[in-house]
Amino acid sequence: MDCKITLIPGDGIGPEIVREAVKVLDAVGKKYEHHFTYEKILMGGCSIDAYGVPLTDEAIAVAKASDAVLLGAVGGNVGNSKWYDVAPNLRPEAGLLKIRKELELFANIRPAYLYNELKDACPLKQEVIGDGFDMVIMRELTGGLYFGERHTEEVNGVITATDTLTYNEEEIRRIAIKGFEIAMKRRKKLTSVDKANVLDSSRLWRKVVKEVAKDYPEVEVSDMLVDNCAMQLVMNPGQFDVILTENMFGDILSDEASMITGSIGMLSSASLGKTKLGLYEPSHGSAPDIAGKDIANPIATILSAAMMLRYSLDLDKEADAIEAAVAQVLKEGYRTVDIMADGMQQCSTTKMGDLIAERV
Ligand SMILES: NC(=O)C1=CN([C@@H]2O[C@H](COP(=O)(O)OP(=O)(O)OC[C@H]3O[C@@H](n4cnc5c(N)ncnc54)[C@H](O)[C@@H]3O)[C@@H](O)[C@H]2O)C=CC1
Ligand SMILES: CC(C)CC(=O)C(=O)O
Ligand SMILES: [Mg+2]
Repeated sequence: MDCKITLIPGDGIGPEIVREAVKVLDAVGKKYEHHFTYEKILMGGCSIDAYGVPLTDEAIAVAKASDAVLLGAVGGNVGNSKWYDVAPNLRPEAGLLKIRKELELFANIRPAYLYNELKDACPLKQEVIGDGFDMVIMRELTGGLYFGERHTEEVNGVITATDTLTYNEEEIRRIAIKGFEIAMKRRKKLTSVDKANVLDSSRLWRKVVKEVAKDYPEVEVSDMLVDNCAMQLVMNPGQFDVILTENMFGDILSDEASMITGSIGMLSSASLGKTKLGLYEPSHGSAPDIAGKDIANPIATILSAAMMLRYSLDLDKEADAIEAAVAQVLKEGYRTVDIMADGMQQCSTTKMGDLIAERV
């Protein structure tokens, strides 16, 4: 099969982790006789440096013309980088928000799974983890605070900054349907997370989720307030199967859930819309603090590439091969520094990619 993949290495550790994912994809291509062709585009700080904007129209056109998009991460040191002293739509992350919106990728699937071999890397006690941790966060991705109107103004010497959080019922309905569909393929349990004790948008969220739930009577549904959910995730993570939530809550809760899997370097993601064209990226950012050191964990990006094979390219057994290779390498005791434990063999970003590609 011929597949056209757009690569967005981005900033910071992005180029290092995408390079390793491509290594693994090439191993899959060789084994199963697929021809993956790659076209790189710039997005984020690197695009600002080259073109003055975080994402050009030409780059979006390349992504739209491909079968799938694989992203590393964008952004720099937010407190200390020339990229941030400009209008919001010219900052690196604006490129990411723009491509999500342009491709209408409203559903962000973030599977949080603790490998048996990584129980040592999980900061929670064994009795809290119990039989393990295996859940999915279904995060709305093109609405809410990150896409609302925003401005900063100064009146009588006082600066006021405003962000707005808006959802309409159609936006909620389509992500709720995705959440229930995925719950049906799993343990049929869905927790809808909101802040309905305060926010109007959350009250609408609850109402629409209740309506959608009627079409999925087999799914056990409950509502939970987001602050409680943040606490429940570390107190009793095993209670969750699918968390369905809005954009910012999902962003924050997924970083929290990542630590239960051992490291944010383990959490993959798929961003999907109405068509097959999806965007696949690790849940973490560009990690400027470790960029260029060859120590970043590439597994989240490699597992995102597996999701790309499964969801955009319908290559299920090839995706299984990547996931099995990751499990095998962890079983053999290889670890990047973020998941390192006593008695294990520490390896670099490059070495981890080599090992996973070899096992494929
Ligand atoms: N999807 C994207 O492109 C995202 C971009 N960002 C951007 O990334 C930049 C850095 O943001 P931070 O808040 O520092 O979040 P971050 O996720 O980049 O890093 C947080 C911490 O996790 C570590 N970390 C992240 N990925 C890792 C990996 N693969 N292996 C080992 N350790 C890893 C980092 O070293 C850091 O200590 C910012 O400019 C932010 O806006 C943040 C999140 C997502
Ligand atoms: C630009 C941000 C919303 C990126 C991020 O933190 C994420 O998608 O997880
Ligand atoms: Mg995030």
